[in-house]
Amino acid sequence: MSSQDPLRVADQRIDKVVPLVTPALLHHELPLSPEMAERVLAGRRAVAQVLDGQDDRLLVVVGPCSVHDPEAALDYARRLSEVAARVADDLLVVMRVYFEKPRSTVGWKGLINDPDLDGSGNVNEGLRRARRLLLQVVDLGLPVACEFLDPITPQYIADTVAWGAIGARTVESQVHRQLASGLSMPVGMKNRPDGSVAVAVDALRAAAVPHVFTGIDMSGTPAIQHTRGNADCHLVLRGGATGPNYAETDVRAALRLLAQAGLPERVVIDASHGNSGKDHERQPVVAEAVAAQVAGGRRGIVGVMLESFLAPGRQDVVPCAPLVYGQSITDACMGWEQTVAVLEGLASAAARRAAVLSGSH
Ligand SMILES: O=C[C@H](O)[C@H](O)COP(=O)(O)O
Ligand SMILES: C=C(OP(=O)(O)O)C(=O)O
Repeated sequence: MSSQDPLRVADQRIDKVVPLVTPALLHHELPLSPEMAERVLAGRRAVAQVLDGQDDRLLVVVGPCSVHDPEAALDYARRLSEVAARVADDLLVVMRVYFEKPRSTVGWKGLINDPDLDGSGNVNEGLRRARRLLLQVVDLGLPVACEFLDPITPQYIADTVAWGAIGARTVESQVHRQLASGLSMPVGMKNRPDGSVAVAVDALRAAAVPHVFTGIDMSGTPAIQHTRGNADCHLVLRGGATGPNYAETDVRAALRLLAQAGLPERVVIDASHGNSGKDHERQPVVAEAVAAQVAGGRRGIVGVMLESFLAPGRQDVVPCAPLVYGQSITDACMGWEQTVAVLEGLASAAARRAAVLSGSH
């Protein structure tokens, strides 16, 4: 039946259907070696220990807002792995390797959705490029962070991920809460864009318990997933329409909400997004304010998120015009030199807190 057929009732607004590679095929083409699997598991364990306070380091989720050029992202990962090793006594550094971008209205939706940056939507190639880069980053010894947006994407890449995010725009979605309840890694859940922390706390409660939902299995076959619940979900304060929420009073209020809900009192603070007003020059200011709280002994701050790339700022994609190497095409990021300085500041703050809490200062 053609799309012009007057009796056609289905797919009236679908232009084209393209077969999708199966998760099993992609894993076969780009396998996670046993050594890499060990690293991913060790990364997840390390994150969970920081969240639980068994490890007194500070988790730092740092990297580009989005990956659009895997070569530049790998270049960044090589540099970050050196700094991460240098500050490893005080910081657990996890690299943001984000391939899925939730948009407020419309815009580029990330490398998986549109790897050629031209709206052609070559998802098969996007998944391939994403998985290849993830394996390379894991191979460098860096734990990886991803936001999960599309509910079937995790089957293709989640085996490489040590820290997952549910973003501000999807934190109220049942689909994403169910997904988080079955993900194998700790998952940070952001406050809503309007600033609501209570909705994120609801998300943590929802994701902590078992769910049944529909998805696909590794062969790509529709499957009913029965989850166990994810006890490693935690709150990420990212600010919002009502302003930033990284100040001591905001942190105290968030910890109180968590305690009232019977959840562990721990937060990660995002120095970007609503906390920086998307101004990358503000991120170091936010990070410094958070570092001061950490250095003062605030236990509940378990981590910090930073948006950072090789070149500072952001750029628009202009058809046929070259892109600046290592500069974000989504949110503005701190440049590399600035990032190193911020990481060093956070490392000193974490060391100071460890000394304060052990009574050896
Ligand atoms: O982190 C990236 C962006 O903040 C997020 O994808 C929303 O961007 P937008 O408001 O420009 O669509
Ligand atoms: C989209 C992101 O953040 P938020 O959900 O806080 O806007 C992000 O961290 O890339």
